Amino acid sequence: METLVVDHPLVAHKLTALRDVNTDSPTFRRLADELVTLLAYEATRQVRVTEWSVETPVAPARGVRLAQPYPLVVPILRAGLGMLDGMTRLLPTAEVGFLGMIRNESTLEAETYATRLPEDLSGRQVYVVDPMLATGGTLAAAIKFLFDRGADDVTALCLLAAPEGIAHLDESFAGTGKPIRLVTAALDERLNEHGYIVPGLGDAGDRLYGVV
Ligand SMILES: O=P(O)(O)OC[C@H]1O[C@H](OP(=O)(O)OP(=O)(O)O)[C@H](O)[C@@H]1O
Ligand SMILES: O=c1cc[nH]c(=O)[nH]1
Ligand SMILES: [Mg+2]
Repeated sequence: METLVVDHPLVAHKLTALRDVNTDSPTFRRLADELVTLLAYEATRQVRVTEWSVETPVAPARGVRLAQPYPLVVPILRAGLGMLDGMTRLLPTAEVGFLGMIRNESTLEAETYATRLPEDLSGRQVYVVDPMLATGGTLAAAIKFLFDRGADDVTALCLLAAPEGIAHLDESFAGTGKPIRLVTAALDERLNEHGYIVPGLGDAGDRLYGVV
């Protein structure tokens, strides 16, 4: 898997505030939204375009526009919803599919409770958004689901990643030959005994939307 940790002072500044236990939900949502826009700029470097010509007020100009089929953005509910608007702001013509997944906090296994995506993802570029890559169980299950539907190019955007999660994804998809990219704002130290990222930011879903 190709991993990019976005090294930028604005990203570091916003991420530090996001981690702060004293940051309230409204501020957390705003920071997550701003961060995903910065990550999306890097994550879409390989977005497919076709040549396109326009007339400027002065002369003809050659350029590009997004190729069809348009990219599909897939937030993993619930916490991934906090990254959706930032992503579609940059890719307004993208379609959006939804995966509802929850990690069982005893077994740390991911369970899927909702799927609402096109049946056929052949030839689609997919951008999966989820703030946290911890054990990697959730993202691995999500990417497998997308590959099973025919997606051939998946980029994951996470605010934070743990080394254990990256290793899990590398093992899960070694030899599939399909490109997988991860773009994250930081690679943290490790997981604790409860499977939480250290130093992390706590439970992203709870911090965005309250405790459920
Ligand atoms: O890498 P993993 O060990 O699988 O953990 C990461 C998952 O945990 C969080 O979701 P959670 O299960 O808390 O659901 P929520 O978004 O509804 O809070 C997070 O948003 C990821 O989806
Ligand atoms: O640190 C973590 C790990 C999984 N899910 C979260 O929300 N936070
Ligand atoms: Mg959660």
